[in-house]
Amino acid sequence: MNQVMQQAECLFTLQAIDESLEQLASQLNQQYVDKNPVLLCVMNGAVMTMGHLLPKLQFNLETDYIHATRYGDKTVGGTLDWRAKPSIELHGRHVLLVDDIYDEGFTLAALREFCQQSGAISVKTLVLADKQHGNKHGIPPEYIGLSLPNRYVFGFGMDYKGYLRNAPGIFAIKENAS
Ligand SMILES: O=P(O)(O)OC[C@H]1O[C@H](OP(=O)(O)OP(=O)(O)O)[C@H](O)[C@@H]1O
Ligand code: HPA
Repeated sequence: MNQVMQQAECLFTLQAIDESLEQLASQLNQQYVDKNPVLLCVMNGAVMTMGHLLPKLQFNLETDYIHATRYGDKTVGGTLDWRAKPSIELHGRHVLLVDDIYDEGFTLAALREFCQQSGAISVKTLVLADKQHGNKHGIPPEYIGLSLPNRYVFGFGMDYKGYLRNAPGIFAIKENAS
């Protein structure tokens, strides 16, 4: 892991991420006034995005988490494995799913469907980063912070084989490592 970190390329610094979250927060601060939404943190990757976004939000909200994973400790996605459903009642609520990355889109598509089936009034999704490629599924996130190249990334909550979620920024692994 030390070698992966040393050879990685920093794509976004903590400061750049913070600036992006400020912009997302200012959109949310206009759009969620008086809506009393539930913000769902998509575990585990979104923990940093959620944690840094929350103090920038100025409207009444509740938080909970939802956990479904399709990568596990791998760098290629598989079938979605449900781990935890929210305990807050979503029926009649505005729901905002907060995730770290929109890659192929299967995870957010399934989570969006779950929230809709649970009777949410509205379901929107926010991602810190969108990976640029042509293999996307589901409705694109309504709120997107950063644009990423089509490379495996880690840091700011995102893992490489279960590690490096604590890396201070968003980093791309060296091209021929996997
Ligand atoms: O758009 P997709 O191709 O579906 O991929 C995006 C999802 O993959 C990652 O989760 P992961 O399954 O790695 O679990 P983790 O959050 O615990 O790392 C990430 O946090 C997103 O939720
Ligand atoms: O590039 C990625 N990095 C970390 N987690 C991910 N989940 C989907 N794509 C990625």
